[in-house]
Amino acid sequence: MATFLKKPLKLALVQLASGAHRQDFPPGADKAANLSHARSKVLEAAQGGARLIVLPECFNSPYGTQFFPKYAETLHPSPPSKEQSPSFHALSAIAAEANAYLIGGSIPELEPESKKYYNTSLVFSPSGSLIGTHRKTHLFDIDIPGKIKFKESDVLSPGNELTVIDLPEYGKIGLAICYDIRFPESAMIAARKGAFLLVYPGAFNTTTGPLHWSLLGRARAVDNQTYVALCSPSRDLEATYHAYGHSLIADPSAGILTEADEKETIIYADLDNETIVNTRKSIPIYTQRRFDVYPDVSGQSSK
Ligand SMILES: NC(=O)CCC(=O)C(=O)O
Repeated sequence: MATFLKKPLKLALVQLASGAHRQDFPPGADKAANLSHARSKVLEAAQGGARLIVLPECFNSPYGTQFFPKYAETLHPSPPSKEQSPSFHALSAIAAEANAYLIGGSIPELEPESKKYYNTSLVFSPSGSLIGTHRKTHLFDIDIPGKIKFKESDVLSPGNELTVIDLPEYGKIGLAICYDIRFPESAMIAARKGAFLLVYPGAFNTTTGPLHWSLLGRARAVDNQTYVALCSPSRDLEATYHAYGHSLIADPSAGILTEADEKETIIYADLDNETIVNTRKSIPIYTQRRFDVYPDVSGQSSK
């Protein structure tokens, strides 16, 4: 039997409430409060048996272009000092304390030389070592008249790399952030590289969430016959941006194993290799692809 996932894995998504919008918290204390709250929820997930734990996009700050510069941290050269990146050090310590792999949602990053800002996810091993990073590749620039206008590119720059991370005891995961999920190419490339799971820390909103969140999660699962995890902040109607919530885990047939509502919670699922292999045996699209017919999906080659 082909092995994508070396042994069963309990996955947890922490649908975190961040208190960062509260005017009575100065920003520095606010971030510390969010990091400390994240710690308690990650430890709770580890107590629940999870060996891979995911936090949401912008988990330690409010989500909004006006907030990114204020909350941005410097990650290079790596490892950064505690002053440069309190979140890096907190996440590393939390992963070690939880003795679990930790996908630290995302944080705003400032690259000091270029003075560019990124939306960046940091991944730590159970010993607290950094084992991967992803800079959001597709920026959330949308304008739905009368509903929502958002332009991440006013402040952020896009990352230029796709991310597949090896969790040595388990196998490979594809990692991307929120709006990245709308671009199926990166998911497919991760799956072709052998990922058993595609993870998206994300923060859809109350307009696009009901339209596309679950549909996109299930679509990436059915396209690639991998597990898919979408991890959102909980909804806070006092914040300037109303996150959709509804964190979910889909199986390789696009069935939803578990889905949150909009409140703070932790959801869990047990992942195993057999389910991936059986799904790919039953409907063998994973091996039926015709890359000889479509070697270049950009449409730019003559083929
Ligand atoms: N934070 C984001 O990238 C939001 C993406 C989103 O809401 C969407 O509809 O796409």
